[in-house]
Order: sequence, then structure tokens, then C-alpha cells
Amino acid sequence: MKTINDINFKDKKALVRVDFNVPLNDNFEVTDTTRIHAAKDTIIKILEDEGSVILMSHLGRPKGNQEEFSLKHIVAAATDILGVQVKFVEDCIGDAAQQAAANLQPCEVLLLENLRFYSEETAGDASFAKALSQLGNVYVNDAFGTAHRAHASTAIIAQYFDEKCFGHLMTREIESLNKVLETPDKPVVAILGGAKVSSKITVIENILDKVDDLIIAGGMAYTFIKAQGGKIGDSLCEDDKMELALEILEKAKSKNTNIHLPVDAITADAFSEHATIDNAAIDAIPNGWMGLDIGEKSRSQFHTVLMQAKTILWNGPAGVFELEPFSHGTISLGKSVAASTAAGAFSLVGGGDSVAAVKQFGFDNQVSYVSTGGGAMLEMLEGKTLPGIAAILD
Ligand SMILES: Nc1ncnc2c1ncn2[C@@H]1O[C@H](COP(=O)(O)OP(=O)(O)OP(=O)(O)O)[C@@H](O)[C@H]1O
Ligand SMILES: O=C(O)[C@H](O)COP(=O)(O)O
Repeated sequence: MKTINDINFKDKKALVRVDFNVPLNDNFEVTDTTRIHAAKDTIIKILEDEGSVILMSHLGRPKGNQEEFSLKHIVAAATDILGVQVKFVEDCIGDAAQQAAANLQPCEVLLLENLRFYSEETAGDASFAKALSQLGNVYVNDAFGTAHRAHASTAIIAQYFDEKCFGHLMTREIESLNKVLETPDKPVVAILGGAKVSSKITVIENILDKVDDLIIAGGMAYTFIKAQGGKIGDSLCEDDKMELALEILEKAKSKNTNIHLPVDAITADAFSEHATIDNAAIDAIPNGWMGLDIGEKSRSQFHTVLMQAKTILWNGPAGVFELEPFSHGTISLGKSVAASTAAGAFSLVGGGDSVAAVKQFGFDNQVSYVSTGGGAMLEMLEGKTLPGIAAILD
């Protein structure tokens, strides 16, 4: 299969699907430019070849043509980051888009209006995909964050191009995950956190025989503790998943995977940063109290496990990190992952909340790789083939 480096884009018009679904503030300024930075080397490669770049993306989940979701809000940030004036056209298909694409000169960049202003995008409509495809003569998919969507611009459009490839970001994401799940240095330690067992079951099942140690933290740990007879007070629990939790523990034993659950918790008498706060053994939380973070002993045990790791995968926070009193377990995990990385481990952080936490606490430059994908990363961890990836490989 061709990579982007195998293609010479001179005098070609590259139609590049990026994921510029970035957060905006009330003044419509981009508050996190990570995804734009992440697409930069792909765009620069095409410009250096003296090709032209037509960028297409979605922004948010608009219902029709809603101005607040216009990609015109991204133009200033993209121009600044790329160091090239980004032109903008207020449609992604039709006469205006065709004119703008036709007028585009080598070394120029054009951004199309939000693809999701057309419901045909999310519907995976073939005629919409075909209309988009007519704007360029090479298709590059670099939208890892959207690769789990079988949409017109990610999965359907590729069939209309003879020349197509992944961009650099897509390649980095796939290679990083393969490094963790397919060809890792051992021992491999995965940390799974977050609110619910139910949202991570498929991930647990898929990675159980790929990792040596699995640290289960966050709200999802309490279902495992209660299932084993522990008292968890008012902590988060999915009673209907307790049997499954026990099955997972059994399965792990048979596969020689060590599961590490927290041994203590930071407890609170309300879900609030103004709550009264205490410590408790993880299996002896009184009624009226809930565990909102992992305790000191758990942090220290997890640190020991992480310092022995050669490969680390982290998905999901250790506690309610959005509230300061319950952020310290997640910060402690971040420090341990950073220390292990400094000692030579390869560490990958993926998923929406874990990436938000890692950035908020400043660990993003101290881990080996931070994924730009939320749902896309989770679906890869579940072992699924992502439509946006399959379309290029086909
Ligand atoms: N002990 C806990 N009790 C209640 N909520 C918790 C607890 N620990 C973590 N959380 C919450 O879990 C949420 C994240 O859980 P969620 O299942 O959404 O993870 P996620 O979004 O899948 O993670 P990621 O996006 O990193 O994959 C956070 O908002 C956090 O506050
Ligand atoms: O932010 C994301 O996860 C991607 O851009 C996909 O967005 P979506 O969940 O609205 O499809």
C-alpha cells in the first residue's frame, strides 16, 4: 500500500480529510489546537511537493447549516499553525466549492465548509461522496478521530480515487497502537479507568490476553469490589455487571494476567468539591459515603507496577479529576506513567477524558504518545476495524 511519502503531489490537488473537530469558546476561538497541529506535517508534505491542499472536516454535530458550527472559525488558528494563509469556501460541494478548488494554485490551502451541514455526510451518501471527490485528484485520510465513523468523507469517498493514502497522523496513531497491542516490549501494563464497566467491557475482553498487568481504577472499580463481597457505600456501581466482573477476574486468572484493583479510596459524603472528605479501605466504605478517587496506598501500589512496565496503555481517569479534591489519584497515575516513560517505557494515552486529564495536569509531553482520538481509539482498543482505515486498505 502507498504511504503519503510514496506520492509526489506536484501539481496535484489533494483532498485531505482531517479531524478539525476542535473545541471553541464563546468568542468562537479555538481553545485546543492539538488536532490542527497533529495534521500539520501531512499538509506541509503536500505543499513542499508543490501540490495544493483541499481540507475537509466536520465540526460538532450541527443540525443543518448552523453558523456556530462553521469551519470559518478555524481559519485563523489553522493559518497561524500552518504558516500559510488558509482560504475558505462557504460550502463543501456545488458551484462555489468547485470554483474555489479549480482556482487553487500549487502550494495553496483551501478549507471547505463543515461537511455535516449536509445530512448526507453522516448518512454515508454515495452521491455526496462522489461530489466531494470531484474537487481533488488524490484522497488523503488523516482524520483518525473520525475513523470509527462510516461517513461519506471517511469511508465512502475512497472508492472514487485511484490514488489514496493515509496521512502522517493516521500512520502514527495506527503504529502507536500496534506497538502496544501487537508488538510490545513486556511487561505490558494497561490502566483502565473512567465511570462505567459497561463502556469498557469490550476493551477489557480484547486486551486481557495482550497485557501482563491490568490496573482497574475510577468508578468502574467499585463494581468489581462489590461483586467480591466488599462494602462500597454509595459509590458508583452497575449491579447488573457484577457477574461479568467476576467472570473477568476468573478469565484473567486463567490467562495469568494480574488484575490490580484499588485497595483504598478517597471518600466523600456528596458528589461535590465542598463535600466532607475521608479515607476508607476500598471494601469498607460506609453507607452515605462514596469513593471518588483512589487512596494513597493504591497510588503507591500502582506506582510499583507501572515502574516495572516496558509498555503502558492508559485509558480513563482514576477518579473524578474534574473536581480538585478528587484529582490527586489521576495526577499520581500521571506522575508514575511519566516516571516509567523517563525510565524507558513506551506509554500511550488514549480516550477523551484521559487525554483531557493528561493535558490539564501537564503530562502530555512526558508520555510517549497522546492519541487524538476519543471514540476512535476506544474502538481500536476493542479490536474493531475502523471504517476510515478499512476504506484506504481496501
Ligand atoms: N469514582 C468515581 N465515581 C464517579 N465518577 C467517576 C469516578 N472516577 C472517575 N469518574 C468519572 O468518570 C468520567 C470518565 O469516565 P468515562 O467512562 O466517560 O471515561 P471515558 O470518557 O471512557 O474515558 P476516556 O474518554 O478516557 O476513554 C470522568 O468524568 C470522571 O469524573
Ligand atoms: O471528536 C471526535 O470524537 C470525532 O471528531 C468524532 O466526532 P463525533 O463523535 O461527533 O462523530
